[in-house]
Amino acid sequence: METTTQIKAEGFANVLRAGVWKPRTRPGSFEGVGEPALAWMQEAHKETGLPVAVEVATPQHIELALKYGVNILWIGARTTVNPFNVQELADALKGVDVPVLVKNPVNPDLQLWIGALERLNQAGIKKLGAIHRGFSNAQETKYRNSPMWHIAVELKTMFPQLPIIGDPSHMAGKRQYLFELAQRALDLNYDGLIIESHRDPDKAWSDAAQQLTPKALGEMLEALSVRSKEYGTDYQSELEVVRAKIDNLDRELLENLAARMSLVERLAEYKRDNNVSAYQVDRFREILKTRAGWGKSMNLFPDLVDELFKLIHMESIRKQTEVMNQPKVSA
Ligand SMILES: C=C(O[C@@H]1C=C(C(=O)O)C=C[C@H]1O)C(=O)O
Repeated sequence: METTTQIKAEGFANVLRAGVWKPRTRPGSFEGVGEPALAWMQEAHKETGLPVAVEVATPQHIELALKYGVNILWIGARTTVNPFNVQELADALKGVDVPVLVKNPVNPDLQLWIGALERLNQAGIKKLGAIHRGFSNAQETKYRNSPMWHIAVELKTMFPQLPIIGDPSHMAGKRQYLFELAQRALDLNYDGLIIESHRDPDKAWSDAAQQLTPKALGEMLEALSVRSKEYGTDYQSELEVVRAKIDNLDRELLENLAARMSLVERLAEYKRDNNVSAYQVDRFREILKTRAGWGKSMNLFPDLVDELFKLIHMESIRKQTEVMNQPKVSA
């Protein structure tokens, strides 16, 4: 209640969310208070006037949450991965008019995310939204969960009407990264942010390192820039000119790529006739090195150049293998 009243006083929040049942990676850590906490949510709702949201993972969770008047439900990343589980929730939600948000599955699988949204949609849930919380990674990285922004951007491109909420807390895992992730979500036109807060963050029973006090959260939100979705009309003609130039450059980019592929094919014919392998490691290493240098001098982001040439090389090998496996033409 202390946390929620402080959040309310800061004046930025539209919804209060709290985990009542918390799926934890390992047993023995705090797994939520369960049903008694739903009564606290009800009280928080009454006290602040803000709608409240909880995560549900079983039909029983749904029944209880609705019994206590929870306004918004969300399905967690560990549930979204399991179509059986999601279908059970969808069945339990038939005939219920409540907004449901679906977190991305823990693994970077856009189809699985879409599938969960579809199951709910088919069950008649019309107020649907997605929460982007990032994806598990095998190695230690800067962030707790890799954002892989392109996956959420693709979802938005496929379903422009679907609201997407960014969850910087679960991406970051550490409070010092919240700002950059929240700003990126806003720059990508996300429809909202879901950020964890605690009156005494270091004492939080779960995910302490990613919590902010309500005051720090208010200050952070104040510092974020919210951009408008559209260009103003005065910028319209300049926009068209610049976009036309970009169109031309992209076409040239593809023309160059096609020309490169035909040269590669020529080498493939030689390799086929002389029984030389498609992959030439020394040449490829040299390519990566020189292109990295060229890219650097052109101020291009190193990862872009590196990934681009790895991708081109993969296609080059595929193309060469195709050519090399055609029957040899006898002279
Ligand atoms: C084109 C060649 O074959 C492969 C493809 C390369 C490329 O696309 O640049 C480079 C090295 C080889 O692994 C080559 O041998 O030069």
